[in-house]
Amino acid sequence: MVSILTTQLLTITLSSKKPTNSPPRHFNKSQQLNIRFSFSLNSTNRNRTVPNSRPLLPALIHSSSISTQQQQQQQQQQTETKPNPLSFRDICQPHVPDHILHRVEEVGYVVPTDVQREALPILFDGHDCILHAQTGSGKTLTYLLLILSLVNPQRSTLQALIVVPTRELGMQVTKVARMLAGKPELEQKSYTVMALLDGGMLRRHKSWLKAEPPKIVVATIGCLCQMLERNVFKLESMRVLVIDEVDFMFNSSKQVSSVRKLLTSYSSCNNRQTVFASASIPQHNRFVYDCIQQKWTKRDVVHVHFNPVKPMPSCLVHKHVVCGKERKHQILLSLLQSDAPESAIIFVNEQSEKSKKAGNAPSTTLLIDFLKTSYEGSLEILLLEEDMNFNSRAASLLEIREGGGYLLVSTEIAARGIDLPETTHIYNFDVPRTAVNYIHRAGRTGRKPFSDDKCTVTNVVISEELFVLKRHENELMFNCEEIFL
Ligand SMILES: Nc1ncnc2c1ncn2[C@@H]1O[C@H](COP(=O)(O)OP(=O)(O)OP(=O)(O)O)[C@@H](O)[C@H]1O
Repeated sequence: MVSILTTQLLTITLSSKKPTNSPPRHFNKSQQLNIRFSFSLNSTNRNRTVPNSRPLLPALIHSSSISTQQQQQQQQQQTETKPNPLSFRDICQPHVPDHILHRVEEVGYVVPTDVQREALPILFDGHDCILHAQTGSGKTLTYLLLILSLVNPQRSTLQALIVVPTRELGMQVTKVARMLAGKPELEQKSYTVMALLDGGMLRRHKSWLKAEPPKIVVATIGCLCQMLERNVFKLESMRVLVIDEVDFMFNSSKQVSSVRKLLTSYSSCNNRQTVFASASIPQHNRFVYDCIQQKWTKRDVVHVHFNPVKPMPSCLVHKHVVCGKERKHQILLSLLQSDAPESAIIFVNEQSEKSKKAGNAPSTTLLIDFLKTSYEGSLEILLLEEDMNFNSRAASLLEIREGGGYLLVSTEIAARGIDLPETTHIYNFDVPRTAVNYIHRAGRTGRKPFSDDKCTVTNVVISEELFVLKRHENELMFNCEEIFL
């Protein structure tokens, strides 16, 4: 019963920006919700907004009792006496083995991002965590370092599982995990990482799993459930479960019931740690509450929430062009000519069922055909969409990653988690249907954490849909400048 729970709910709301004079409405609202949750969930600690087992980053916890002026003064003092930034080594020792830290540095990760700096100590402390931070803020490395701190390569059992929504994201996470794990020294056992993804060869994976279980598995939920149903591996020995792009998984009618089932099974494991990650968690207070109620996380789960007021990176510049439907292709072409992107992703909305039934060609096909005949620049034109077979999807991504500039035409499939840091421009050929989609599409650019470069998101809008863009602007609190061609 809710009234007898002594749950400790900790929400850390962090902003990398100095607070403004009048805190935005959204932020206050989120604070109020946190207070209400503490009241209803914590009968013994009624007056504590941020009940916690030990004081975590006290200056950064936004408490309702600190005035904005005080916050500004505190922040100014911190800036004035700011020591050298902490390195990964400072934060990760002694949790992460030395050879992994060496690898992290070799790959080029020296200074942690904000989310890494704040979340890693919490994770190393054994807390379950909801990593809720902007796109490109380094959530992947955060949870991978936790995993590499906990997995014991000497034990021949599955110890960590990362669940992702798409094959493409799974391949990317697997690559980073393998890169960090490195090759084992002679005589040493390795941190084997298996990708168990849609479109893979399940039979081969099954034999591998039986012969020598990998320590870390990156999986899409469909494949994972098949393996669990066939008892090919068990969850008992697991130390960490990560659900990446968690809001997407919970919002997907195809995936949600399997994810819930997995979380429920995992909740009975001893010695477990759970991490949820995403740049967007709508109704996050409700989500945290559900996690605790359903026992998907422990009671002292920490919601690390970065930049709640500014859900998109500040290096993004947003623009829009209003035009008639029949001029959209031509407008896009003019934009490509004037912007001369190094590489770009052009997002197109998925074809509606009605349009499919009417036998219309998908917008992606029409756009690709148009670009192939009209675009005279040097960028390679590529397509990535759900309806393609897995081999063609892999081929597109491979071509992108092999270097050279690209113009990738894609539906929502490329919007989640895909990390292509060389993308300088995003074009929304169709306005995203939801604000959440806007966040993730826009977040495919501006993915170099310590770079000052500005990246552009341009929306091609027909006048009837301008209100949708305005709605996203209000909800996400950004300014989208109108340009005229
Ligand atoms: N500490 C760091 N120093 C330099 N680069 C980093 C660091 N951490 C992450 N990166 C790089 O930043 C980029 C974005 O990281 P990552 O993919 O983890 O972001 P994310 O928060 O998971 O984004 P999304 O929400 O879009 O999935 C990657 O190219 C990654 O290699």
